[in-house]
Amino acid sequence: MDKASYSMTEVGATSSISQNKIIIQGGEPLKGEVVISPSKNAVLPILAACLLQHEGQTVIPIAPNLTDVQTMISVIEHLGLRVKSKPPSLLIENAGIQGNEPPYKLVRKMRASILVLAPLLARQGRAIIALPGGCAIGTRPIDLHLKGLSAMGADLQTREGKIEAKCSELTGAKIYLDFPSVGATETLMMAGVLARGVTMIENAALEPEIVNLAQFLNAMGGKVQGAGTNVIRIEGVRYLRGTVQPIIPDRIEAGTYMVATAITGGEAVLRNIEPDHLQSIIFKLRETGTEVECESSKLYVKAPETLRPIQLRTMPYPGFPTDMQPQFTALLTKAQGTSLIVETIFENRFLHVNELLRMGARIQVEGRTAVVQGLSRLWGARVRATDLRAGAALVIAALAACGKTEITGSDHIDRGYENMVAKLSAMGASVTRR
Ligand SMILES: CC(=O)N[C@H]1[C@@H](OP(=O)(O)OP(=O)(O)OC[C@H]2O[C@@H](n3ccc(=O)[nH]c3=O)[C@H](O)[C@@H]2O)O[C@H](CO)[C@@H](O)[C@@H]1O
Ligand SMILES: C=C(OP(=O)(O)O)C(=O)O
Repeated sequence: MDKASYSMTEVGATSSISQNKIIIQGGEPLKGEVVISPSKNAVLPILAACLLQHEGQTVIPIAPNLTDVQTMISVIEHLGLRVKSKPPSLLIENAGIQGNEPPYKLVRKMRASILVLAPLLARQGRAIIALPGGCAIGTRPIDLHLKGLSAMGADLQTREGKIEAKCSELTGAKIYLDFPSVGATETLMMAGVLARGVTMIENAALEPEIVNLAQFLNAMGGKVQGAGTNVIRIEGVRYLRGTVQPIIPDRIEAGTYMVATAITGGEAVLRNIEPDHLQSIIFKLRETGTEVECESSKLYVKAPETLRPIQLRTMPYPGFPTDMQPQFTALLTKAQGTSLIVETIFENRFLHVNELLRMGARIQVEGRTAVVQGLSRLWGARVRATDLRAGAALVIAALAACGKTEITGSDHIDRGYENMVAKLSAMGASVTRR
């Protein structure tokens, strides 16, 4: 991956983040190349896990410049860590944690802030953190994080919207997760790595971001086995040191550009991808007739003459990711027939549908199922991104729509897409920010 290109994108991203509206003139097929950024969902827990290291510096050679990453950096800085260089290359020094309560103004911005709870408990024996609460896509409780920590000896009280956690020492335990929660698996891995004895997480999440976190914990001196399978075994150690940790490519960003290419009748090459992580997305895209070929870290995608309708069900990894459901909903409005989408992970993740309807889509939602009638003639409209992937779906629909679309709430998009306007423009789209 070309490091220089990230320095350029950083400048672009920083200047565009303050502008809140994305304007797209639809109808241009996406052509050319796009470099996929490192994964948001991998770098966030790794930054939180820097709280665990007793000495030394951690280097993340390339991190994405996203508002969520900036928020997590602010959280760990507030807790005493020094982040000595900013994206794309991060150098994090832990010369001692200060305090145990990240400020609410940061925590409320991002659900992933909850990931500092376990490291604070492990290192400080005490943590106070505001409940991340519900957000647009569902209620998103954290009961599995808390049940696991409690089994490891933490005393947890919820008062006035805050979790107050303390322990004299975390001890290893056998924990069965009722659902393979990504966040709960990450919390318990971070708790287990410095706990006394052995922690077993059963029905653990299998996501590639879990494996990336395990690589980091092990490179720091931890003993984590089985990440990427549904049983993770962690033998507690007493001491962790800084290291160098590469971040995996963002599979959801890659999927988003694949779908954007398919809906616009385009043809593109994605660089810096990990094909293994994209299998379900590639499989479902091929079912629509889209051509997809991979060659090591490069992926070629070509839109078909006509898109075929498909059936889709979101599932934990390696199933089809919920974070790609809104983008596929947009894509399937253009298929030649009726598609069925079932969202099984979040109970309220069809908020993009109302906005797509304003653009001419024909979609009916009944509970967790959306019926998408194809061959819609999409037209430009004023629409609002209600969350990150809803925003991505609107961008995708706008690229294929007739006329101009104005998307407000683009700060949601900046949480997870590095320099999206510049990347799409370089592929021939007519996109600006205002
Ligand atoms: C920063 C990050 O990595 N975010 C990802 C992570 O979120 P996150 O880690 O929050 O997602 P989880 O896997 O924990 O959540 C999945 C489901 O489990 C439920 N649940 C979760 C925890 C808990 O204690 N109790 C409980 O009931 C949630 O409400 C949801 O219905 O995985 C999601 C599912 O792939 C992705 O959509 C998010 O992009
Ligand atoms: C839901 C997402 O992120 P988060 O868990 O940070 O809200 C996402 O990345 O689509």
